[in-house]
Amino acid sequence: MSIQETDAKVILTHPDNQNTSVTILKYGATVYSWKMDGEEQLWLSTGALLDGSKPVRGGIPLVFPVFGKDETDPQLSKLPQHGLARNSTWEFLGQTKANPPTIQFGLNKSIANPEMTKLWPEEFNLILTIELGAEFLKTAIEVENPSSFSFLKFNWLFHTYLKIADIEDTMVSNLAGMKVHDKVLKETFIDKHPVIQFQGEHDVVYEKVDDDRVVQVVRHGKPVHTVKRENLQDVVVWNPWIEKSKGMGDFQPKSGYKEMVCVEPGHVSDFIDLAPGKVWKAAQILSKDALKYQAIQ
Ligand SMILES: O=P(O)(O)OC[C@H]1O[C@H](O)[C@H](O)[C@@H](O)[C@@H]1O
Repeated sequence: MSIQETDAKVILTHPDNQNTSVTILKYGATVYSWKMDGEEQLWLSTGALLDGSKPVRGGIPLVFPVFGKDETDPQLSKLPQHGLARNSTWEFLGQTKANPPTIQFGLNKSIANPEMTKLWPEEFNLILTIELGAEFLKTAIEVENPSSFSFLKFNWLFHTYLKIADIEDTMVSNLAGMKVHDKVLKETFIDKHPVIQFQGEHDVVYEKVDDDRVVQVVRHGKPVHTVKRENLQDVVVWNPWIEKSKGMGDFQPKSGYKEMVCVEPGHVSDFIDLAPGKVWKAAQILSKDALKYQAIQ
């Protein structure tokens, strides 16, 4: 059987390689482990709670309908940081394809966390599709606006925690020349650094990055992770470093910041305004595809 389902989670195993698998917690439809030929690709805090009492610290939490803490929209600003998708238990919809094995999860207002739908009363239908390739993991989202009269205003983001060996000799490439919003400096500017290196807390939104710019996490000249995007215009790169990690109770061990970097494809620098009856689609594809040199502006 390539699918194992329990009350809390679903494990999908690749039919051609028992050591390639993905594990998804129904709470948040959070991918919290992805092993490629036995090697874990995602970072998960050893203090992460997997009992549905809080969002998972690690893996791929889903951010919807708002990224961060909104302070402008009268409805969205009532929601907690990063919205309600990561704090709601999704429905497992089953398998849609045998090879590469593909499964789906769904969330809508009637089953989402009631504490949150009280705060943000919009109707929505989400379908998350997870496709486990022999050498990639694709997570795709469809957001449907079921209303016949009102627009649905939202952000989407895959908050992907990538596992790395050592942040100090890891670089993130192909984001040079982008307009950025630096959440630590609270400034917006053009980032001219040819690559991103880490010497402290890094919390930057790279805005309106063409989908054909493939973001890569590189160590010693080799691609450790390759992140492709479909219809996701922004990329957030985050490492909390020492002080910020100390302030997060579920971030363990405290030295864990050395072994993770978040590369988060999303649509967060402005809101999507989805017309009644319409569907918006986007995806991220994680792999270790060969290094691809791209023009630097
Ligand atoms: O602690 P959380 O709510 O999970 O947020 C974790 C992080 O998410 C994103 O990367 C944001 O850019 C950061 O500002 C935030 O600290």
